[in-house]
Amino acid sequence: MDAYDLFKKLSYGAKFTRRKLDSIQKSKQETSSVVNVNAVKEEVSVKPEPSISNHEDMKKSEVTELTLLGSMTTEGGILGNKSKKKKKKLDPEVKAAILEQERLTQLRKKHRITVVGKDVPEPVEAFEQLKDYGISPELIQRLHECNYAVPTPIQMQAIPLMLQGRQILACAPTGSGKTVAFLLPIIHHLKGPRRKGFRAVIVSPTRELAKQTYRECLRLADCYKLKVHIISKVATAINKFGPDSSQKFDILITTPNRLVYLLNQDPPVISLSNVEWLVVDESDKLFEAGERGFRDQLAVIYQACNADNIRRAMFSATYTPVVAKWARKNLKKLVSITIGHRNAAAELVEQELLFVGSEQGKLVAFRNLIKQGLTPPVLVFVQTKERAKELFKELIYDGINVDIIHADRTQMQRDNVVRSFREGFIWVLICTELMGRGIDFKGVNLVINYDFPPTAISYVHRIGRTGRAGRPGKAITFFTEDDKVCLRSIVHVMRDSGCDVPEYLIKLKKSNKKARKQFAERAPKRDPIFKQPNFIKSDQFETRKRQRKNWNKVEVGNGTGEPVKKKTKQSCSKDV
Ligand SMILES: Nc1ncnc2c1ncn2[C@@H]1O[C@H](COP(=O)(O)OP(=O)(O)OP(=O)(O)O)[C@@H](O)[C@H]1O
Repeated sequence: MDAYDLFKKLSYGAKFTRRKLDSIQKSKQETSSVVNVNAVKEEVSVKPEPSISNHEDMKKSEVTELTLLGSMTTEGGILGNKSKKKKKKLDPEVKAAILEQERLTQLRKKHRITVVGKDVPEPVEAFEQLKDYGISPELIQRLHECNYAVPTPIQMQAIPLMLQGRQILACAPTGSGKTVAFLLPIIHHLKGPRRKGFRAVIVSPTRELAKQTYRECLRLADCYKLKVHIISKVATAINKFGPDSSQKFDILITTPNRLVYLLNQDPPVISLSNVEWLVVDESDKLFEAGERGFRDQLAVIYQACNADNIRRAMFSATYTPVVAKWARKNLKKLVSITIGHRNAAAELVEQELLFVGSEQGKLVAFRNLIKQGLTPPVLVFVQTKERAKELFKELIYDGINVDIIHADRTQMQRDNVVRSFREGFIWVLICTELMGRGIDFKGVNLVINYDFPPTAISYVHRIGRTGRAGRPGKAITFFTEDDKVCLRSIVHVMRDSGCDVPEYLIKLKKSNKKARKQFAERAPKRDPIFKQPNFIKSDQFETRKRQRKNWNKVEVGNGTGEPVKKKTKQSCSKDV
C-alpha cells in the first residue's frame, strides 16, 4: 500500500473542494510516478488505477447511460468494468423501443421540432403518411393541387396530434404554414356537412386575417362540401343566423368582437354549443388584456363553446408565458410544439437597422431607398392611422403606386386595397399594426418599419410579412433617439437570428421595465412626418401645404375610389 492508498483509506467519506481535489490529484500523480519507477525497476506491469477525476467521469458516463435507458436498472449499481461485463443483454423489444425513440429524436432535431407532452405521435414527413390517420386521398390530392408538396415542420407535428384529438399550443415562425396545420385536421374531423350548426370555430384578431383563413379553408374544404362561414357584417349576421339558419354551417371563422356581439344579443343569435374544435390563431395577441387585447372577448367565447367534447388549439409565431400558463392549467393532455427558437424572426429575412436621426431623416432615408430602386411589393409600417395618412400624402408625389390601409377605412376599401396589393397594382402599401400579424401577401420583398415597432414581438410579426414559405425577404427598421427604449430587445432578436449588428448596439443598457411597458402600450409622440426644412423656400412649402389640404378633401388612399365612411357605432373593428 502506497502513500496515496493510505490517504484514500484514512480520508474515506470526507468531502473535498476543487482546490483540495487538485492537490490530491497532484500528489497522486507524484506517488504513481514513484510506483511506476519502482515497477519498472521490479519489471512488474502495474495497471494504473483510475484517478479521482477519471472515476468521477466514469460515474458520470454510467449515470448518463442509466438516464438514457430510462426505466431500466442495472444490477449492483455503478460497479466499474466488472459490472459492465456482467450486464445482461437487452431485451430485443426494449432495444427496438430505444432505437425507435432515438430515430424520432433525430427526426425532430432535423426539423427543429420540440415537443412537450405525453404519447406524442411521430412527425409525418409526407402528406401521404396521413392516410394512416384516415385522411382521404381526395384531401391529400387537394393539398397537392394547392402546391403543398411536403408538410412544413409545424404541419408534420401538429396535424397528427390534432388528428388524434389532442389539444395543442403551437409556436412556429411566421410564414411557416400554421393555417394548413390547423385547417386540415379540422376538415378531416368534420368529414362532411351535418346540419348541426357550427362544429368548429376559428378566431383571428383582424378581419383581414379572418378573410384570408376563410379563403384557405374554402380551398381545402371544397372536397368535403363543408359549409364555411365568415362573419363580415354583424347586422346581416343577425338576420342571417338566428338559431335555425346557422344550422346549415359547419365552420365559423371570425374576429372575437363580432362573435361576442352576436353571443351577447338577448337571446343570443348564434349557438356554439355544438363546437368540437376551437382554434385561437395569433393566440398571444388574443390573450392580451386591455384596450388592444381581446382577453375578455375570448373568455365569453370559451364559455359559449360548452360541449363536453370541445378541444382547443392555439397557434402563434410568438410565445408569451401567459398563454402557456393558461394552456397548461386548462387544457387536458396538452402538447406544446415549438419549431426552432421561440420568438425568433423568420430565418429568411435579412434584417437591417438604420439610424435616421430625426423624423425628417426618415423621409430622406425612404426617398433614398426609392432612388436606389425599391423592388415592389413593399409594406411600410407606421405607428398610427394618422401617421399613415400623413406619409401617404407625402409619397403620392413621388410617382410610386402607393396606398394605405388602416382601421378607419371601410371594409370594402380595405378589401380592395388588399386585393390591389396582392394583384400588384399597389407597389407600396402603408399600414398600421392592423396588418402586422398573419397576413400572407405572396412575395413581399421588403418591409420597412418607418416607425419603430412597440415590442420585439410586434417586430417579429411585422418583418414576418416577408420571407414567407421559403422565399427570401428583407426588413429595414428606421430608428431615432426616441426609440432607444425598445432598441435593445430588437437588436437581440436580430443577433439571435444571425444578423450582423454593431457591437455598440449589442452592448446597449437595458432600459427600465416601466419605460418599456409604456413604449409598448402607447406609441411615442413624434414630430410630424413632414416639416418645413430650412432649405425649402416658404412659397414652395405653401404650395405643398395647399396640395396636401386638397388631398384631404378628396379621398385619402384613393386606390379604391370609394368615399371614406365614418365608422358606424355597430362596427366592431379595433382602432389600430
Ligand atoms: N406545405 C406547404 N408547402 C408550401 N407552401 C405552404 C405549405 N403550407 C403552407 N404554405 C404556404 O405558406 C404561406 C404561409 O402560410 P401561413 O399563412 O399559414 O403561415 P403562418 O405560419 O400562419 O404565418 P403567420 O405567423 O405570419 O401567420 C402561405 O402562402 C401558404 O400557402
